[in-house]
Amino acid sequence: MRTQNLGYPRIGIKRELKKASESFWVGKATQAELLETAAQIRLKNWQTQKEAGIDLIPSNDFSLYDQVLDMSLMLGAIPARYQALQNDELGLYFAMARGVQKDGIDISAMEMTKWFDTNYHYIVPEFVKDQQFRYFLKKAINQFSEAKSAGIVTKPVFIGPVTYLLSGKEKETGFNRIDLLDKLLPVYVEVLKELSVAGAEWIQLDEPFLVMDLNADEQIAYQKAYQFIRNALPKQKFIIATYFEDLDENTKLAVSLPVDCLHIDLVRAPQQLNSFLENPSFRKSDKILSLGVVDGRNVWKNDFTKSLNTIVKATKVLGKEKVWIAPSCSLLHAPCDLDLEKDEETLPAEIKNWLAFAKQKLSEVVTLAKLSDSTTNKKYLSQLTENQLAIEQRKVSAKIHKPHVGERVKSLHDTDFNRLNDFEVRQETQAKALKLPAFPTTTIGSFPQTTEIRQLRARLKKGELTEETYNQLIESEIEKSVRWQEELGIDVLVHGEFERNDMVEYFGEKLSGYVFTQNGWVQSYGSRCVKPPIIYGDIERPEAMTVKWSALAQSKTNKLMKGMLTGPVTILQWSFVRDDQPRSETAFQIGLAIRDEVQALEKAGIKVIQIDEPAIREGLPLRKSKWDEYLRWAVNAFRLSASGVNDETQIHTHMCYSEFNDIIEHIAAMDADVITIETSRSQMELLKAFADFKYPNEIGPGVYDIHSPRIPSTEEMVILLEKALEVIPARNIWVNPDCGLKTRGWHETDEALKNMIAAARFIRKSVQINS
Ligand SMILES: CN1c2c(nc(N)[nH]c2=O)NC[C@@H]1CNc1ccc(C(=O)N[C@@H](CCC(=O)N[C@@H](CCC(=O)N[C@@H](CCC(=O)O)C(=O)O)C(=O)O)C(=O)O)cc1
Ligand SMILES: N[C@@H](CCS)C(=O)O
Ligand SMILES: [Zn+2]
Repeated sequence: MRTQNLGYPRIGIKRELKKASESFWVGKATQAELLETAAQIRLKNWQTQKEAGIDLIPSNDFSLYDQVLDMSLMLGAIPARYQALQNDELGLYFAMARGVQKDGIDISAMEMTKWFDTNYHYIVPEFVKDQQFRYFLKKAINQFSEAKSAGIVTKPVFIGPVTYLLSGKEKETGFNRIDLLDKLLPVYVEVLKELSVAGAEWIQLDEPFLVMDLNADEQIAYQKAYQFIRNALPKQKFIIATYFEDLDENTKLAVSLPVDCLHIDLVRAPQQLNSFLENPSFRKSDKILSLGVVDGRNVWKNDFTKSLNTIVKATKVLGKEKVWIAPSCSLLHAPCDLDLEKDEETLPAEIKNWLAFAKQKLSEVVTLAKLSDSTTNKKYLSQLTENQLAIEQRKVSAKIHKPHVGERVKSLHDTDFNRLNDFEVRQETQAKALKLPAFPTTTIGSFPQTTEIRQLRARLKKGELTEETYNQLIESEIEKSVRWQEELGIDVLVHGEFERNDMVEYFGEKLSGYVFTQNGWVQSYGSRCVKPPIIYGDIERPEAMTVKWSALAQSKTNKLMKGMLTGPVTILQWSFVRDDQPRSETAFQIGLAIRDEVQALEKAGIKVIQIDEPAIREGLPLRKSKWDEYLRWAVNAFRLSASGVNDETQIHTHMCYSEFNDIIEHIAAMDADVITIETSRSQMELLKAFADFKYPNEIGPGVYDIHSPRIPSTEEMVILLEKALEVIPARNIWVNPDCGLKTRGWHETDEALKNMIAAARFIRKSVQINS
């Protein structure tokens, strides 16, 4: 039985790509050095997959920044504002990703958004009415040849044409991006032909949009696209890869497409196997079914017994020749290698034995194939026994269940989910208590996480600093940032989150029921990575998590200091979550822990508390039919965390990378007194949903993009605020950046915030508020 892999993490096992890219961007490394690091990572990845015994190894899954951006460059979909940079391929590439502001050039970056329901962000393709495509970036053929020279004939991987178009955005009115298909397909064919001629036996086209609700035009686009490709390359073998959900009513469409293999995600949607096995056209065809049985989105060891049952079921109907084994999706979303984890304190051996990262998942795929084959299975029986033991041990481990935690969730009442009074009453009470000016200014929480700060934590970990010295140094950073914010004239201060490695991992470390890794990095966007903590058991808050720092920061100023927490849905969404109970149950356990923290902050004198929920939107099921159920528990988990305080205490929430149109009533149902959102990259477009809904509570529409080093001018922020004023009552508007400033340097942060304060002052003077 054949095995395939859909994609492999490209950051390098020690985040080599991150380090090389960041050095290149600041001029500390040459282009040649960056490209050499990238080539080494690719080679190592291919070798790792070969050594694991994977039959079809992907290429073109590597990217210096983002695979969707690579597609835009490959297809020549380069927005007009970058035309002047076309002679410097790498300069152009990073300008599109990050914006550029140097030597008199000032060009904004392209928008970034979440890849389906993952914590991975891609660069959104931009389309205009008269969009032209041409074969521009030759990365796929170059990397195919590179692997071939290393002795590996790979399977080039692309985002399929329909998913590519649907992932993008129209930048002008008067057309639908799906109508660009006719112009796009010839360029796809040109690329695919080149790879075919170069010797690619199989080519993978990722079409995750096939698991989404598709309208008639989109369904027709699928038929048209794949017929066009088939006509142009009659002999080439193609795989269409789907993942993250059930194909459901699109199964018939997918089966009808003239390709040679369909990959389906049987972790997210195990039930869809039957739809294929019972589909007469599929059974009659020569198409291969690639079974995505090994979870590419989580870290739990595969349950071999369960997977083997699935494989046997499929082979009984289709025969072994027509069944392949694979991870459920690209392994981009998994950490690289569990073998790097050596610290028993943060990851005890018992729990480590329940886990598998990308490298281990490759072995799982291969072992499942060997176990499914009567000629090889005997050699692998001991691995099956070992696996069964680990799965059984996890099920019965005393580490997982704390009955009183479950009891507390069960005994919750309606009152636990509601503030004492409605927003209108609270708004008046808070206006009197907080005495804020019109258009109050604030920031989203984090300030630059400089190398110096990160090194302090690294030295603390290594024992080179005592906890006492570390705490003193963090305190002095807080002190400095408080003085600086006072000088800038910010109204609601933050402590800067200097003590946090990450807004989720930090809370994971403080809560029980979690374990952590030392090297379990996963790419979030570009060079930025996260190390999601792992929820293995019931969650509890053994002690206060943030009160010490917030109270200390408040003690250093007479201005308002905002307490800063991450909300239950975001903590859940950005952790690797236990798969032995519903996610909603885990969300409520976290909700209770955060509620306790919110109450403790209030008791310590913190009057404004922000509970970040940037991942609410990302957690939305891909199928609309499942939205209501999710939104009910997600909104309730937030309300549970936020509702235990008095009316005077102002609860903020913050969201970035979210489209709000279709969930606005649920955002309103969260009932935060203030919501700060990311809106600047879309030029306040996202605010429209709030305006149309007549969103009643206060809003801080981000006035500048924090993902780019460019410093926004006062004028451009005034323009954005004026746009906001057209649709939101002046009394409800806050002034703040799009998101936290942890990724920025101090110089640009200082300049940008000065300009932001000037913009707020200008607006205050020019607008009369009628309350
Ligand atoms: C808001 N965002 C977040 C998301 N998901 C999260 N889990 N967290 C988020 O904040 N999803 C959506 C967005 C994505 N945005 C970002 C933004 C920034 C980062 C980021 O900066 N990541 C850092 C890693 C952060 C971290 O864990 N830092 C640790 C360890 C730091 C480290 O590398 N230490 C060095 C030693 C020190 C040195 O020499 O520099 C080492 O271990 O080698 C810490 O601060 O202690 C990144 O560097 O990529 C991510 C997502
Ligand atoms: N409070 C966090 C929110 C990020 S989404 C920060 O400022 O980094
Ligand atoms: Zn944010």
